[in-house]
Amino acid sequence: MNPKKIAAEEAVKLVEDGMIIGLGTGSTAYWAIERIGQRVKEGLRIQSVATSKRSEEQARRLGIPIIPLEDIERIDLTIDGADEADGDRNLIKGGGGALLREKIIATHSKRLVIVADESKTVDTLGRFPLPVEIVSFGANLTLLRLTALEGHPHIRMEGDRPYVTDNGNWIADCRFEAIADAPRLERELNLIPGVVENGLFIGMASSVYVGHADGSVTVQ
Ligand SMILES: O=C(CO)[C@H](O)[C@H](O)COP(=O)(O)O
Repeated sequence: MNPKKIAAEEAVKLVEDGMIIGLGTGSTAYWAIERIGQRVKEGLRIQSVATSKRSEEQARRLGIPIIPLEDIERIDLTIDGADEADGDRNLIKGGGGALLREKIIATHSKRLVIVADESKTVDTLGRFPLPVEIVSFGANLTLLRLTALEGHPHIRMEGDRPYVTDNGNWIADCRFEAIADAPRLERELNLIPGVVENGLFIGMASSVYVGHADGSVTVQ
């Protein structure tokens, strides 16, 4: 049993005819998209928006209708993964580099359902390096501000070059270790010129589906 797959497949039971679905990014959201694709082949009628080019390509390959964001006014349900989820369903996201599009889609979704294996559940957010999307212009100065917040930032690399997001930006992975006041940190980060968005998703998730090695799924 793959805990990511069973959590994702359980969450996809929430998808109904006529919905506009936000498609997440990552190895757990992958299974949700696969299952949605199967259901579309069986006759499910939905439309979708994707949080990354990778997920959009997967959806197109499976025949899931994708619509441009400009053409929609609502998203009914988004199913996405997370890097950490605490007991209040606050999250760290962006390990896969898609945090900006994920946050935009999540903000406009009536429901954000997170799918994860149990390794993602934590008491306090922060052990997973917090991804912060920054513009490349003046990145060294932006890193100084992140350092002043004790973020110990490192530019994410792909080989010998900075990793570039779908939006053409860079990611600074920050080690805060334990984030005592996540709402405050989220605000402080986004006040830094050069920071586009950060991977703290506070008060956004409606539920977290956690898959376990024994094949069970619990919902928080
Ligand atoms: O936020 C994300 C991508 O930006 C992912 O949802 C997060 O990294 C979890 O990924 P995975 O399901 O592969 O563990």
